[in-house]
Amino acid sequence: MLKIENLTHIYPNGTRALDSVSLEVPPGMFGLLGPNGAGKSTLMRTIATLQVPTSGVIRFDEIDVLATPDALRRTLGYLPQDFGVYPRVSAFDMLDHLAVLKGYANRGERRDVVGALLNQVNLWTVRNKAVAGFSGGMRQRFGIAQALIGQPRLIIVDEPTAGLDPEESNRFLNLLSEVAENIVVIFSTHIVQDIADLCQNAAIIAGGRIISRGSPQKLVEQVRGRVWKKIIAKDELDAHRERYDVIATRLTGGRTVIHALADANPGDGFEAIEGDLEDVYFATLLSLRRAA
Ligand SMILES: Nc1ncnc2c1ncn2[C@@H]1O[C@H](COP(=O)(O)OP(=O)(O)OP(=O)(O)O)[C@@H](O)[C@H]1O
Repeated sequence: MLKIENLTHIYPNGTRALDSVSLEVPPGMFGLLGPNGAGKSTLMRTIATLQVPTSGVIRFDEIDVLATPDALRRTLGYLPQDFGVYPRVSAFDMLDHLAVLKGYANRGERRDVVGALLNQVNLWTVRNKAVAGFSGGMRQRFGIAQALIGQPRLIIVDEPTAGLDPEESNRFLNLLSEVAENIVVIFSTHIVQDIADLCQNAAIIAGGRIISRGSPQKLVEQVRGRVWKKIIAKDELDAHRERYDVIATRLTGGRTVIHALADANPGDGFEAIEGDLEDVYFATLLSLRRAA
């Protein structure tokens, strides 16, 4: 279990990227959902001991993360938002090298570990190809392989599906959920569906604060009985935005479907629908904008 208490981070220019964040993350897939600039990367880099927060406490099982960052690093797998340089080295050699850095000194043992990882992420057949030539999806799967070296109990993955097509994205997330069986996996995204499909737990973060948390099912309860749907013509959209709290607009088959948030049926052709996680997310962002 990862436990974060009152974590605050203020950058030297005065930006309060994290504002008293408290969070408990049990084993399984945990999704961190938030718009650009919400503080997701700052939170993940801080948990991964890559930056020191202004104040707060982070514990992972028995480890006091801020007091003993090396202890956490020994059990951490991290895939940053931008993995950076992809050398013209084969996937096998690159993983082998990273395994040396993680303390696998025995060559035979390393060969077994690297081979097993390449199989697990489905890159065994391309093991002798340069990582530099991999597609986006292959790079991300390679990224997971490197994060899994040394059997970490905590894996942090920052916006892993950005730039992947839907099929690659699915494949990647399924792989991630397989490895999340008994360990804590935190991943950030602004794609709501990724969280609805795969996460046991999630938190919505905005402006450096945790706005809501819970299982996707529990989060959806927040909008139960308050989401209303209407099909309108495209040129009616602005007028509806003015009159109602429109939280979603979707174009399906040339028609515009809008979702509005209201405590009671607004009439005017709206009908009740079951809200989903996307409705919760946009309703949350709307109420924040209103409060600002
Ligand atoms: N090194 C830095 N110095 C100053 N401000 C920073 C720095 N890094 C991030 N910020 C600011 O802190 C806030 C949170 O940024 P962060 O990158 O953590 O958000 P994010 O949710 O990961 O966003 P994105 O989805 O765009 O990656 C933003 O206002 C950002 O501009």
